[in-house]
Amino acid sequence: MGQKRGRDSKAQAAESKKRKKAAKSGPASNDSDWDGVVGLEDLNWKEVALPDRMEDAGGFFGLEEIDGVDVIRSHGHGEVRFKAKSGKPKNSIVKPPSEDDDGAEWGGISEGETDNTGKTEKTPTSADTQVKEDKKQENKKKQKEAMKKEKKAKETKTKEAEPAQDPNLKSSLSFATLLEQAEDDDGVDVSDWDNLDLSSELLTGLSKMKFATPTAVQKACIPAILDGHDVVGKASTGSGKTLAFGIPILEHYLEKRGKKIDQAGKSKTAPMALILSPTRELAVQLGKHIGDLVANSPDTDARIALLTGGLSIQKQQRQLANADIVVGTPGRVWEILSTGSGLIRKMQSIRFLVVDEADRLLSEGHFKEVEEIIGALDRKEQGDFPDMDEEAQEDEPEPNVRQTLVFSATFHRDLQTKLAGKGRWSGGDMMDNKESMEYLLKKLNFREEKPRFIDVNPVQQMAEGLKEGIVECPAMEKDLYLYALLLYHPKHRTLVFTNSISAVRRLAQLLQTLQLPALALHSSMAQKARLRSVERFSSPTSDPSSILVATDVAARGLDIKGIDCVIHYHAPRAADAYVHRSGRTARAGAAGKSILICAPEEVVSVARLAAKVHAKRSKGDGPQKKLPLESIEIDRRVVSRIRTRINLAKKITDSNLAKEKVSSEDNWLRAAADDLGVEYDSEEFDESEGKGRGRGGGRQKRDKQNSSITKGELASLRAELKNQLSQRVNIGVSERYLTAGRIDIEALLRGEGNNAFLGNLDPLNF
Ligand SMILES: Nc1ncnc2c1ncn2[C@@H]1O[C@H](COP(=O)(O)OP(=O)(O)OP(=O)(O)O)[C@@H](O)[C@H]1O
Repeated sequence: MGQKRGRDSKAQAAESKKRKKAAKSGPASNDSDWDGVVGLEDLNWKEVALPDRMEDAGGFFGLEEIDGVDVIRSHGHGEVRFKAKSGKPKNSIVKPPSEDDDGAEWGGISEGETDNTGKTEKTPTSADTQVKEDKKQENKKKQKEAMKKEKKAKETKTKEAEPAQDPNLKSSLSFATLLEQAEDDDGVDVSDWDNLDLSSELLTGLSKMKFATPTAVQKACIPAILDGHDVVGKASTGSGKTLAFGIPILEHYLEKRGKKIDQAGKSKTAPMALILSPTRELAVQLGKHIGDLVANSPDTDARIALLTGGLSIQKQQRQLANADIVVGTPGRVWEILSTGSGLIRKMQSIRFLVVDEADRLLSEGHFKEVEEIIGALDRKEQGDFPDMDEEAQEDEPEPNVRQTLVFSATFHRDLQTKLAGKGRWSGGDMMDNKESMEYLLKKLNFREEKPRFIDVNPVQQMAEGLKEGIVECPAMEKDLYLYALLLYHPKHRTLVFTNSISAVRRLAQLLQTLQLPALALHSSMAQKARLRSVERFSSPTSDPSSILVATDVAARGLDIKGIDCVIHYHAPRAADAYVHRSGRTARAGAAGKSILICAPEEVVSVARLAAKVHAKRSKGDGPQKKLPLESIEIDRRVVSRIRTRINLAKKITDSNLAKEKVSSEDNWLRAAADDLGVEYDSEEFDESEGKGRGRGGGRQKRDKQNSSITKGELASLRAELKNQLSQRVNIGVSERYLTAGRIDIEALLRGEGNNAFLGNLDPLNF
């Protein structure tokens, strides 16, 4: 996309110092009224501490406050600014200079750099090729230098940190290992990225992240995006789509950052990219993934604002004021844009609009807010833009510079057929049939008439390393089979999908009762608890047997390292859900398993679903592969031996859940009776309820029965279960087997094999 920056780090540092000085000397105004006056972002906000019981009160946590300020309104355009109260020095209310502030300083560019917006395209000449080659060499040199510098700094740090050595210690053991480790941290060879013509900064970042080779989708999409094209990218789950759009956005940031500083050293332009995601967790992850590359790339300080529901709006509004890249869910993004002042105008100048998990975002239910956002971005408005100074307004890009990038592993049937254009593609990846783009064109207002359609895996949607299996069982015994599967897979990080929130609640508790490390994730949980579940499940230090029981809120995009197994407790309702759920494992070239637990009445729909997902594969030219869903047989002895455990655990869980439910219903009725000023008698109420037996009467009765289990009964159930769990599941083991040496007791004591079982057990072979 344009020329690369010729940056001189010394000049940059001097420039940065100058700007810091200018920034410290206050706003660039001579008006004495404005002396000591600061903006919203300069204030030293403090987080409001909330009592624990309020920690999850949706939207409240993250509130911030500031003391000792007077509010100043400018007469011109109603702008609100702040000043320290009389008698207080200015520095009592402004942010203290911190490393972060340093990070907010812009790197600047050397003189003579051209502002190439990629508007003009020219045919490459041999001179161009030479220039490109030179640039590549230069980039490589810079990257090596940057890495050397960092290594040296690390070594000096290590030396400085070296404690006075104990003369009794052998020097050979001292710091050699540490230095070796530091060397390991220095990164990998990234020459495979050479053809993508990336900056030395990002190459260093990729090297440090140990991404030696671009993935197929990155190889195909990055050049097209850097060349200024709109791109519709389709590639299987876990194939690196985030950086396929993240890298070009950061390249653009690096190219433009020098233009974003005013005389006072403040950022004056608007964000350059808006990335929309269907779920909050995915938005957090996208921000983190791109943020990791920023953090690993020298001289790259792109600021990322995260706009998702459930967190403080005020804080997000302030983050947005300084952001280069905005990542968010459509609901919250629209809420902030539509209620803010001048924000829509500001966002209209974004250079990239990314619609991740596009088929989901463009489907009914989500599209309304996406449509509002796109409509607002494209709306022509007259009038002043209060958040920007005049110079910045002059800098506003011309209309239609926005590149639209649409990504997913699947596209809805309608969309897919349209995008597939019935196989009529010219040049392999260019959409030929204008009609086929109708749907997206209408909604997304692409910059180009023909966006590049890049389908990296036209035949196989599922990840290469994925193994798919199916377990058939009676509908009422799914708990039993799920537990058996988990016992067969000890030390496997497993994600269990269900179709309802109540099933998530029940299963997570059931598994916990069975002493398995299970966590829950669903959309009715408070945002903080949702993030906590994902964090706990994904933490490298968490139990390697961790289980996350979730609704489809976890189906899309979540990139959690080391998920070995995905279990569909309920069959997914649509083929795309199956692809995305299963895609949480076998990511980035790793292996993984996806297992459907299927009741007889679900078999037809599951078979249809599998046929859809694998349709192209079975039609392919290559040798016919056997049916992708392998049938898994579970040893009947295992099922019958664990039945007692499951029955006990179910009784305990049902009783706990019913107690919670009855007590919350009881509280509600008591409060309603209080409001009405009448006496509440639960028994009397139950009797009158019982008269009109309508729907749900049976369930209510069951809940009542379950909740009426006494504490003593519950304690004895728990004791019985504990006893059961303390023993291994005996599979065909008797005294005779033990003495005949059928069991390697020594091996069991060493913790080898599957500790859950005692006796000869055929492996699952899956
Ligand atoms: N070039 C690369 N080399 C090695 N690993 C990579 C590379 N690019 C990305 N990854 C890793 O691959 C994993 C999957 O990437 P990402 O989340 O972008 O996949 P995705 O295609 O968006 O998946 P999904 O469709 O499920 O959202 C991440 O852990 C990421 O760190």
